[in-house]
Amino acid sequence: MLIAFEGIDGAGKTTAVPLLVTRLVEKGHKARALLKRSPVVEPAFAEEQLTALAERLWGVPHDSRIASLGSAHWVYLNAAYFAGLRQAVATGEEHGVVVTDSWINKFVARVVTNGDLGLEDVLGALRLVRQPDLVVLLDVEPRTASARKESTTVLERGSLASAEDDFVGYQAVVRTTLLSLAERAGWRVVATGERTAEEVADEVAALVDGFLTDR
Ligand SMILES: Nc1ncnc2c1ncn2[C@@H]1O[C@H](COP(=O)(O)OP(=O)(O)OP(=O)(O)O)[C@@H](O)[C@H]1O
Ligand SMILES: Cc1cn([C@H]2C[C@H](O)[C@@H](COP(=O)(O)O)O2)c(=O)[nH]c1=O
Repeated sequence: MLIAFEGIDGAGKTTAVPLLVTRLVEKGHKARALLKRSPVVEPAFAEEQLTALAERLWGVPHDSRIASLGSAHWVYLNAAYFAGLRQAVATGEEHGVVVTDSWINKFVARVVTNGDLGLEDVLGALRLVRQPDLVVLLDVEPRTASARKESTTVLERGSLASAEDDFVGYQAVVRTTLLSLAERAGWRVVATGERTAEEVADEVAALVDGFLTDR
């Protein structure tokens, strides 16, 4: 069982993972965290292969000429990573509920903002990447997310999409795409607003507990 958070940069996804795992365990579920960039999975071969891909995705310096490879390169590299990670999580079902800080959808919302690939083409290219059993979109105003973050990277400011280098403006576009994906795919949307991370986790734990009980 895979449960994933989505949301713009600074939505609180990484913070929410351990808070949700703790609450699920308290409610009697077997649950563990899986951080997107650290693919701790079995067997060792799968972990080695995915770790090598994670290094190519997130280990490159922030000032790298990412655009020189074109958006399609990043779509297929992300697809290779998430398809393998999804399969490895499905194979290890005995671990119970696996909670991850992000799936491929934030990347989708980002890459279509570049303007060279359309949403339908990107979704078509990702058709073979199985989605999580439940996606929870943590929805937040980009200004609130900006105030939370100590620093932002060039990618988070959308410098691939425009020369403006503007975190709030870029994340507003990414947020709109994520909300439309949520409606289309039936994700749960949790508005984080000015609530604390603990309050957000309480609401998510209640909805996940209901989801697990109904299955
Ligand atoms: N509900 C909340 N209220 C206030 N601050 C929060 C809340 N949730 C998270 N934060 C803080 O906001 C910052 C960003 O949170 P976090 O790293 O969890 O976001 P993220 O969605 O994982 O971001 P990214 O995609 O950029 O990695 C952190 O400093 C975190 O402590
Ligand atoms: C074209 C394009 C590529 N990326 C790359 C950069 C990162 O390696 C990954 C995604 O990173 P994230 O922090 O998980 O979102 O893909 C990108 O992020 N945006 C792009 O437009």
